[in-house]
Amino acid sequence: MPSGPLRGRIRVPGDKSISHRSLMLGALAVGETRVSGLLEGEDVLATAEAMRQMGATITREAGGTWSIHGVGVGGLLQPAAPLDMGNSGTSTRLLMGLIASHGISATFTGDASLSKRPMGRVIEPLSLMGAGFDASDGGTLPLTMHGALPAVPMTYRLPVASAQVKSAILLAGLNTPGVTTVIEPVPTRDHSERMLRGFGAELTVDEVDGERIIKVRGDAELRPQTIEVPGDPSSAAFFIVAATLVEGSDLVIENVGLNPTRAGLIEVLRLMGASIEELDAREVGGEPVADLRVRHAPLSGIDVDPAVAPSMIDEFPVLFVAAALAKGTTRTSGLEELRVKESDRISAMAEALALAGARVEETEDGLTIHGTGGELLRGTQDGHEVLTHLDHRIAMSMAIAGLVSRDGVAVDSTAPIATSFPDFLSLLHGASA
Ligand SMILES: O=C(O)C1=C[C@@H](OP(=O)(O)O)[C@@H](O)[C@H](O)C1
Ligand SMILES: C=C(OP(=O)(O)O)C(=O)O
Repeated sequence: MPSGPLRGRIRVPGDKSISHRSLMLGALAVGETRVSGLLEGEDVLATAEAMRQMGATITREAGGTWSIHGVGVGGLLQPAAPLDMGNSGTSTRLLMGLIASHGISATFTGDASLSKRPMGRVIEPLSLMGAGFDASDGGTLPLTMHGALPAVPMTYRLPVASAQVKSAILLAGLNTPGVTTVIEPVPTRDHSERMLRGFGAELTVDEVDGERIIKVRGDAELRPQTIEVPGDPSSAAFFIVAATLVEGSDLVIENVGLNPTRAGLIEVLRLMGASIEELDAREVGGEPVADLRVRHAPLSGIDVDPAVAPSMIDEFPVLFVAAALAKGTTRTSGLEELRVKESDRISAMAEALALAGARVEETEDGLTIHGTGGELLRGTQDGHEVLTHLDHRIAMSMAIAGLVSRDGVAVDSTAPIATSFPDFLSLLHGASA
């Protein structure tokens, strides 16, 4: 069913990447770290539980603030049971980094989606630092790893643009003697670097010939912090696109994190004609933040520069929905990484949008979408449901497509949404009521 306009003011939950990292670094600091605005989604709760299994004391207070008493760098304890990472790639890969330089072993398990995702990208560098892995040849979960004490510092050039791989190595470097160096040819989200510095780690970032060279000194001592987690731009993305597409919308999304390594979607939507205003720009928890005022605007298709991909890597599914309503053709490329997320997001979105009546062509590394020029999509037909493949972003993106379709969009399950945005559906209904 076509939706009414989105109006009023909303607040999206805390940033998932920053939430994971605040729990991990809090668990490594000596003393009490306090975190407000933590995302209480399943992925982040999996990180909290794993850090408890390794010795940290983590509690949620009545007002919603989280308190973490850490064990100190080098102080992680051997978990007595496997670490269940659920659906969360970030939890898995960053925790592998932490364990790599502790003298403990751990088994990682996950759901059917996570158990298909490539872990070789962290196994390889962490093995160079001395960690051992009992894993299948394909390098997927379940797997058991054995940390090295002491681990060996190294210089590693990232072969894939991945903040998770970068962060895993930097976290391993915290308890490694000497200096661990990561060379990042293409910049990815830099929350780890910002937060490691905030906790007092010795970390430097230099730009040389367009590459980022990040060095962290080991045997670090982290000081506990008070952290305010800004709103997640990847969650705000669904509302930015919804308000842009639905006629008559005028929505303010408060407190959205606008770290430049995350803000690519806003840039791309503006190039397509979107009206997105940044109000009250400020800093929260060491990250740039603003309230976003989004008004309906007609969009035009564009060729999306692949260089922008890392700064909006999780936003492509919902950008594809925006493109399906734009005037003309939108072409995306350079998106191979989308094939190894919670689902293969290129083929999942090609299928989902086609099922809802959009004109989409799948290429090896992207989608080409011929938009309706503002006409509503048909929606899914009786007896047909979008397959979300245990992927929260497919479910939420197609819910937005449903708002701009004649017949609505049916999805097979909304359960995956709880991994990153438990209140998504009620917030959406509230804003478009
Ligand atoms: O470091 C992080 O917190 C994340 C990095 C990205 O993954 P990759 O590093 O695999 O690109 C992103 O897709 C994920 O949602 C969160
Ligand atoms: C890719 C994502 O998360 P993760 O890798 O942590 O599962 C995501 O949230 O879109």
